[in-house]
Amino acid sequence: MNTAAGDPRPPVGDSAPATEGSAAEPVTHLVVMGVAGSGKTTVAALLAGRTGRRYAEADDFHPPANVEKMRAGVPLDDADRAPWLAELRDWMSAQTDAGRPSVITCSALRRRYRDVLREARGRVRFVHLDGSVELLESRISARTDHFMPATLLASQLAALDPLDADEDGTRLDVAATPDDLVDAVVSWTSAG
Ligand SMILES: Nc1ncnc2c1ncn2[C@@H]1O[C@H](COP(=O)(O)OP(=O)(O)OP(=O)(O)O)[C@@H](O)[C@H]1O
Ligand SMILES: O=C(O)[C@H](O)[C@@H](O)[C@H](O)[C@H](O)CO
Repeated sequence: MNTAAGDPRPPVGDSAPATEGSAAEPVTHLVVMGVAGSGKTTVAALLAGRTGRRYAEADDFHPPANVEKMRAGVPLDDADRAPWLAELRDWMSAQTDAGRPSVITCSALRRRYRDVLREARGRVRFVHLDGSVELLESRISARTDHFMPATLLASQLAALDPLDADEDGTRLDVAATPDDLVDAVVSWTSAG
């Protein structure tokens, strides 16, 4: 990936200790997924702080054209998302190679997008932050510091494929507090 100066994306490899990676315990990557405004950044950042996992924000991996498209109120399509998903997958693979578990935010709306992320080396697990349309609308509308307009929520919900039973993931209701959501993720991961 490109790590040119000014690139906000975290570099591969830092001083955090490698804690996973044996054959018995593969390096795990938690993908905090869901539609815009579901709380991915809030929960993932808190989780990274609590667990020491490397953290990446998928919005930082979007090419500028994608961000401009969303800012203009136009939903991304599969072609827009393909290189972005591949970069996220490759970032997780590189973390695995460095022995570093991670947590990333990524809308990962469609099953086929998650299939790309699952191609990463290591174990990729999904935490779907879900909630009522009313709650999501109120949270996304209250936000003033983000490029994503509230009008795109409907397209995000239309694109969303909930986790299938065969996927390694869990669904959490975002009516809970961020702390309680992080507790729930930690319990879920501890249970294997
Ligand atoms: N569990 C929660 N309880 C109350 N407010 C929350 C909770 N989670 C997030 N929020 C608030 O909701 C708004 C949306 O959260 P956040 O930006 O983390 O969502 P997101 O899924 O990362 O959005 P996007 O995909 O658009 O970047 C923020 O203002 C955040 O402070
Ligand atoms: O797949 C997508 O359409 C995008 O990832 C969006 O979900 C936004 O980047 C994100 O939600 C930030 O608002």
